[in-house]
Amino acid sequence: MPAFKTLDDLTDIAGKRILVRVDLNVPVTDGKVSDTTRIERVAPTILELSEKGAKVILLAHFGRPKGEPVADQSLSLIAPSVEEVLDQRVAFASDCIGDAAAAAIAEMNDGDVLLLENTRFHKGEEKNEAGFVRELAKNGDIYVNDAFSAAHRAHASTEGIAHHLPAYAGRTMQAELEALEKGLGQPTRPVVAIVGGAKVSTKIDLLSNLVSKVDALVIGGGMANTFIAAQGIDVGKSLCEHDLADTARAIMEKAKTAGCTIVLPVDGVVAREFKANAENETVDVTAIPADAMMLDVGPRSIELVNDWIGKAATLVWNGPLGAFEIPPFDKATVSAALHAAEQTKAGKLVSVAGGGDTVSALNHAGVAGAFSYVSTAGGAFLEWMEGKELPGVAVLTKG
Ligand SMILES: Nc1ncnc2c1ncn2[C@@H]1O[C@H](COP(=O)(O)OP(=O)(O)O)[C@@H](O)[C@H]1O
Ligand SMILES: O=C(OP(=O)(O)O)[C@H](O)COP(=O)(O)O
Repeated sequence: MPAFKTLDDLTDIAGKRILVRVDLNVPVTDGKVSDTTRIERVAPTILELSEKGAKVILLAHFGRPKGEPVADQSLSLIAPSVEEVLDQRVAFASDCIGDAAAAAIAEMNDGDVLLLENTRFHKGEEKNEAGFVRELAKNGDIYVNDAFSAAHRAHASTEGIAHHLPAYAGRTMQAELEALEKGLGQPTRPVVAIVGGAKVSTKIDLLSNLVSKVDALVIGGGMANTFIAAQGIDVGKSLCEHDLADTARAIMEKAKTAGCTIVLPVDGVVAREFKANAENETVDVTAIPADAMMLDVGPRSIELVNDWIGKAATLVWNGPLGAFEIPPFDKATVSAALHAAEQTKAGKLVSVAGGGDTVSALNHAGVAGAFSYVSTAGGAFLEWMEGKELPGVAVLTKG
């Protein structure tokens, strides 16, 4: 375990302004939070600090608004769910720095909880800009990071600020690292990783290290489309990052050298509209119509994925295999989730899954509780798995 200070080291905090970095980047469908797991996981830290009389000021990001306010990425949309999970009033400030934040903090009583607006509404957040970091730090006496799932980002609210204030790990940060170490510190082989989802450009690089850590890498979701296209196959209008074709090919080469089997879909379910119950058909990946999108992997691919889950002693999974939010494109994800849960229950598999949408998908399949461990983190968990230093964790260990 990294040697950082935890809430156990925080005493006499009544009346202190504690800036708590949480991850409220939760799945939202039709303007409503569709999975509250991330909020539930940070609730113990918030409530503990509040019960001890601290003024708890929440810092978080939501989506990727590129340094400017975007209405549908306002944390005011998430605040009611935070209030509901905490069963406590949560005030909201329309900016995370400046007058709006200062005024809202000035109104706080001991034990109150305040949520500040999306940190990514400022360019300084992702750039970890010194001026912005100072503005954020001005609002607190103490900093607590409970956002393990954002700890792979060296941003102002996850890294920079810890250089300015006494810094502590929250309960979830601590628990996540302990659980991952216990489950995956020395994994039993064969280790199979499933990586899917939509964040292709931010996750593809880490696959390059992952192939030397795992015996098989099963690729699904938008990530698979990028690998399929890299083999010269036309993926039509599928979610695909064509400019990453060289990276995908290099990963496949590296996997060969490392003895890691790459498993790609052989068939897919395609549709012309991204909506629930859109008309769809199952085709070979080599026959995706030019005007269609592959929204799920097909039945033959599901069999392949489930075979690999059957062969695994340890499974790590981030990223749904398809657009699971819109039926029937949830089939592959649900089938793999059920199979992994069965294998785990039978004592044949250690299964660790993570990521905001992945957790939501496992809840959708009704099996999150059957996995050995479910992390709130996706990218951060995979980077941890690669053995990379996570900036948000490293800075907490600097004394
Ligand atoms: N083939 C696909 N086409 C479009 N979107 C997809 C596809 N497969 C998965 N997705 C989307 O990927 C999203 C989750 O990706 P990501 O954010 O990388 O996962 P996580 O939050 O678990 O880390 C889901 O919203 C899902 O709809
Ligand atoms: O949702 C998150 O990561 P995840 O999709 O890897 O689970 C985190 O909130 C980090 O978000 P980011 O990938 O936009 O930095």
